[in-house]
Amino acid sequence: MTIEPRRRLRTKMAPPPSYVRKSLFKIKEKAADYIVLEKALDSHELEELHKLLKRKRPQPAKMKNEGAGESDDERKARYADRDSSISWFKAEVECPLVYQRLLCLVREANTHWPIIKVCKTGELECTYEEVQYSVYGPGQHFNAWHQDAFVKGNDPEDARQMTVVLMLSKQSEYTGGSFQAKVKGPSGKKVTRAISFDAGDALIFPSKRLMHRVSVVKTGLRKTLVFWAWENASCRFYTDSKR
Ligand SMILES: O=C(O)CCC(=O)C(=O)O
Ligand SMILES: [Fe+2]
Repeated sequence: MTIEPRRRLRTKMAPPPSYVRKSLFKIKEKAADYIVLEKALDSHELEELHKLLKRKRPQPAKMKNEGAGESDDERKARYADRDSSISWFKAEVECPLVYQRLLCLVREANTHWPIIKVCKTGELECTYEEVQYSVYGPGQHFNAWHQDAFVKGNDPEDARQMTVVLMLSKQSEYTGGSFQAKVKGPSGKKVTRAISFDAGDALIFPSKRLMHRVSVVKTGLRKTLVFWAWENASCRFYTDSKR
């Protein structure tokens, strides 16, 4: 009689990918003040998102805090140099998968720039703005050089700490519409750099650091989701005791 050799039992489960891989996303480009993560959404997830966004009716973007008495006038003036259509939506409710992905992206970015406080559970101590869906058609732009938040700003959105721009359009779907940022050049002086990112890629940066703009779209449609993590403690609007 032959005795069957005992099958070796696998005693250890393979750890889930998040523990194996140092980063959940592949870094496409990294600079001092921004990072591009490749394929934050895959093509199937993008398709699902496009289906949802088709039902949105983006409206002309308004200046920040239009009409609010104490907001930064200088910045309001600069923001006027913007011509795009936007709509805001609650991704948490309408598209939970994308929402979770956005939170992961913020967490990942916070390992590169530890700006937002991390609590004992590993969660970030921040809140999140609704997601801005932006559409730029031919002739449209966000030409104003701007920062999304200011360290000494007076407006509620100066609580923004991390910006995630998720590209929804393929590079072949539009011309122009280049995302440009001011970065330190070899001589130490600031120079303009065009950052290219394709559909599904995410460009992330500390909101109070990176000066950026979007040049005029020449042909086609350029669509993005923009998402901000807020930390009220980082903003005078919330911390100023006189309010
Ligand atoms: O659409 C983009 O690529 C960026 C838009 C932007 O800078 C903003 O909404 O603050
Ligand atoms: Fe911006």
